[in-house]
Amino acid sequence: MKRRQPIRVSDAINRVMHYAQPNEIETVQIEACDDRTLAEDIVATHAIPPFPKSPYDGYAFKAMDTKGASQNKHVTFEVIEHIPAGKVGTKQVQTGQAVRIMTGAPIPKGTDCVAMFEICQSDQQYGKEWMTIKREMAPGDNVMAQGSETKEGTKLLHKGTYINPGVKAILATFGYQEVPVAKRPVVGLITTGTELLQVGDELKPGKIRNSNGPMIASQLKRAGAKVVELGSLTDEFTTSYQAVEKGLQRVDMLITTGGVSVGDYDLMPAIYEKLGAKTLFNKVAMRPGSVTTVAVRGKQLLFGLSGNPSACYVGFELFVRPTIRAALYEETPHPQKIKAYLKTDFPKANPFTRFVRSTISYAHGNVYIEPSGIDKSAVVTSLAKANAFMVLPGGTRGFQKGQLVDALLFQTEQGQRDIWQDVSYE
Ligand SMILES: Nc1nc2c(c(=O)[nH]1)N[C@H]1C(S)=C(S)[C@@H](COP(=O)(O)OP(=O)(O)OC[C@H]3O[C@@H](n4cnc5c(N)ncnc54)[C@H](O)[C@@H]3O)O[C@H]1N2
Ligand code: MOO
Ligand SMILES: [Mg+2]
Repeated sequence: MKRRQPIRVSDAINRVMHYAQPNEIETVQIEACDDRTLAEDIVATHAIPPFPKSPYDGYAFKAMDTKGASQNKHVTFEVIEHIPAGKVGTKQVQTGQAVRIMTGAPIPKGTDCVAMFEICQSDQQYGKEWMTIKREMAPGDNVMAQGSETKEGTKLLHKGTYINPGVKAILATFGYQEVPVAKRPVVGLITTGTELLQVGDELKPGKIRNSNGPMIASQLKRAGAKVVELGSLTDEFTTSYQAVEKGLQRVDMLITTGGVSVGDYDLMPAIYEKLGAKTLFNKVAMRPGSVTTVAVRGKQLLFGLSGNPSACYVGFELFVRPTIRAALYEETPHPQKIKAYLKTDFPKANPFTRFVRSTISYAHGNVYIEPSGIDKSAVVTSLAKANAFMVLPGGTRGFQKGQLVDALLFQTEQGQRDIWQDVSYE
């Protein structure tokens, strides 16, 4: 048997990212654009606000008319019109006149300030409406100038921006009933293993339920992909080869779980060979996920993730997720890397870079990290509480409580351009 040559994690990621490609554009109705990413830059097509407007309910008039006004010397205005939000004043306001104006209404012609109701006195006399004020106002007081928030032509959002409620509000402001978004990459998912039962099955001797299938489907959705479930295969070459071959015709990329190591029934390497796919790597200097294998056929990436649940999970977040984020035009497709204080000792040596499934917590302005369960590749129970990977470089001999370590946050929207720049992991 030919010994596999492990490559560095950073090299493995770079090899994969070489094949990552931006996806096509599609438009969706604004109601359906949540969680998508913008396929175009968004530029202000008009000023905000589009007209000078009142931020308060009150009266608009000429500020100079209040010159000399004080507690002892009030000034009285004749109120000539009412302007609710949504209406435009019809009169040119003259000296000594005021307009009753509501929040959001356009500032009427001839006025340059607004006084809130709370500092004005309203009155009806001689069949007319009056307003009295006992303080001076300056031009521009309580006027939201046209374009004071944003000028027309300002670039507000970059292509690749994740659409959150605030982004949606901007899109609505500029009339995007239809929103240009990156098409979700279509990713096929196959689980392999003769031992696998489906979720609803009774447990039988020698068998286990398929947890990688539902887990990866969920990771795919979280990353922004469209999942095509291509079933669960027994470890039999011909049917497995055919399922992979057929699956590839329907998808942008394909994920398989299991069958990538060196066992008698680990069929993926032979399937890739028969497909004529080029293997980018089949061994990575990392734990877990060392057997993660990635191949390409034409433009299609084939991710052979490990069958071991923790290795499968880590392999997805490190190698698959960035390609999906890149397909969605994200400029920072990798998980954000931060420093955190270890909350417990981690005495295990790290012959290879270790990605420990961990929980991040915050207290007193500090970030803390601790393993979220047993640190073993075959373990499934450590994943539920994991919101980060603690990254312990290869060649180290354990870490102590209180030490600062690197952490990759894979559950946040915010990403990073590159996670390997400032440190090299062996
Ligand atoms: N002689 C060697 N043996 C192994 C090596 C090695 O280098 N030399 N590598 C070990 C490492 S590291 C890992 S990780 C595993 C990888 O195994 P495979 O990716 O080939 O996966 P399988 O053999 O199919 O299964 C491994 C394990 O995972 C369970 N499994 C598989 N699929 C699922 C699923 N959908 N849901 C839940 N659990 C699943 C399966 O039952 C096995 O227990 O190989 C080591 N061996
Ligand atoms: O690929 Mo394995 O996950 O290193 O245990
Ligand atoms: Mg195996």
